[in-house]
Amino acid sequence: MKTIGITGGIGSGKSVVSALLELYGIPVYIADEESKRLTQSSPVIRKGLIELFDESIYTGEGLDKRRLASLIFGNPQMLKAVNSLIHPEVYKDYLQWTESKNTELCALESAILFESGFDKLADYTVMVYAPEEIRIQRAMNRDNSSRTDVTNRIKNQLPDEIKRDKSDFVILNDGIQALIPQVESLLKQIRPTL
Ligand SMILES: CC(C)(COP(=O)(O)OP(=O)(O)OC[C@H]1O[C@@H](n2cnc3c(N)ncnc32)[C@H](O)[C@@H]1O)[C@@H](O)C(=O)NCCC(=O)NCCS
Ligand SMILES: Nc1ncnc2c1ncn2[C@@H]1O[C@H](COP(=O)(O)OP(=O)(O)OP(=O)(O)O)[C@@H](O)[C@H]1O
Repeated sequence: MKTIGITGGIGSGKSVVSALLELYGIPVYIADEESKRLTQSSPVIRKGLIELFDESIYTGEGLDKRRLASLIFGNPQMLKAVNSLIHPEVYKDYLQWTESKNTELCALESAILFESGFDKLADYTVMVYAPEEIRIQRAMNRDNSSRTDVTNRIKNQLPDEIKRDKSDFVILNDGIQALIPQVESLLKQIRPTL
């Protein structure tokens, strides 16, 4: 099975590209979503987060995501500790997921594909790119968050130029260029029989 790694900074439009890939029959593992599920279900993550912070990091409704975000995105050491706890569990979960899929081609979406080392699981890497100001506006609107919340996350992600250099393909999602032809072109290059 071949894997497409999809990355791009916050608000670039990875989820939109992933939804298109799904429409072409390509299963996509969305690391953000699965890591959220694992923060609820994995005893290893729960224990680790409680040790790093305290019991109140979990409330009756599950992980206090807003609080965790406020504790890690301005504190590189704490972010590193949380990443080191969560990413190995996501990695294991991803391997199980691929085993359950009987497909020639799948995709792995992560904003921090290169930062986390998950790019090593990918045969092809694709960056979804949009100019930073557009990304900030999209993320603020989508999450009802402040500019500072969004830029604090951007500061903890690889700069766009580096992501672009590391990626095999770039999809431009600036709201002007149409996405479907770009996704089709990508798939034609990866899967010429499409
Ligand atoms: C801190 C948490 C609870 C905040 O949850 P929230 O619902 O606000 O954000 P969500 O998970 O949907 O992420 C939104 C975006 O934030 C950015 N982001 C999230 N985690 C990280 C990270 N570790 N490093 C840099 N950017 C990140 C990404 O662009 C992501 O798409 C959550 O982001 C988290 O648990 N992050 C650590 C785990 C992780 O690295 N997840 C990313 C993929 S494995
Ligand atoms: N071309 C576009 N035109 C208008 N809105 C868009 C476009 N692409 C994405 N959006 C919107 O911008 C927001 C961010 O897009 P999306 O959630 O796909 O980003 P993402 O890269 O997955 O972000 P994150 O890293 O935060 O998960 C969403 O609300 C989405 O609907």
